[in-house]
Amino acid sequence: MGPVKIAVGQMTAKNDLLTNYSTCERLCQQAAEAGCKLLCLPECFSFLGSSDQESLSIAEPLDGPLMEKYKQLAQTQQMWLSLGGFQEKGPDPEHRYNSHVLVSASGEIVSTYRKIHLFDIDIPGAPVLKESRGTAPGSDVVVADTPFGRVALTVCYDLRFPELFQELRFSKSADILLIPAAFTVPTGEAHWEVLLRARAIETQCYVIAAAQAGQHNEKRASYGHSIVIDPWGKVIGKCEDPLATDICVAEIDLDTVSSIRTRMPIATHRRYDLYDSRRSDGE
Ligand SMILES: O=C(O)CNC(=O)[C@H](CS)NC(=O)CCC(=O)C(=O)O
Repeated sequence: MGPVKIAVGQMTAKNDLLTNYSTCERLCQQAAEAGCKLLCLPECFSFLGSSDQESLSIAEPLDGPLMEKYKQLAQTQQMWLSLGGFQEKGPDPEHRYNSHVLVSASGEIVSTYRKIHLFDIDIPGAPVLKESRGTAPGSDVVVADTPFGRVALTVCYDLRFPELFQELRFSKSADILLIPAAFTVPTGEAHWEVLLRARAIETQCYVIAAAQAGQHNEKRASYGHSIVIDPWGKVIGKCEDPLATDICVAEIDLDTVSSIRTRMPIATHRRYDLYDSRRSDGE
């Protein structure tokens, strides 16, 4: 297959669907001009509300008009889109899903992952967030095959649960981990890059992490620092300005994945018998 160019996007989403769509459209044009096959957009790419009620009120089903616009964008630009966190209409009127949707270059939804770990925290210096108030958790672990490798779909706070990533690599044979986020500033400063590099190293996967950045409203700001990491843990792409609305382009190559895995075969050294009931049958 050889190397493939991908782009990671960074933006400051607001509570305005049209403005955010224009931003995503611009980032997608930039990615297309740079010759990229995939653009990864952060959690809340289409909307970041200033209240739960507001985010709930704009939730739509995946066959609704808003997702339709993004599918058309993918098709127009012939770009695979990782849409890192969409307010999908949920199981009851009080709850949405936080859904990571993968759209192919022909504008079809290939896979949907509904965030399984919800961010209910109270940390000094950060806003108190209780995601479960307005969001219902998903219950599936999701990978999808693409022309550039097998991708794993996750969202933001999932990053803190290494078991999920072990499952994605050793049971579901992922090559590329997509980890879109809207990290808070204090937790991002403390943990963002080190956790992302750890997930890349311990799974021997590429990590592509698109981030919300900067001030969204009076209550909420995000850490930014969108990043691409190779399966050796090396940072291979970062936006020049960690808070700007921009893309960063990087090359991913599945030969690098297999070469690292051959030289350090952790999949065969792993003691599935001692700490995991599941066995890998893929490798
Ligand atoms: O609420 C929304 O509108 C969309 N959802 C989010 O922004 C979510 C839940 S509040 N944010 C995170 O998971 C941040 C995790 C984080 O910062 C960490 O793990 O340190």
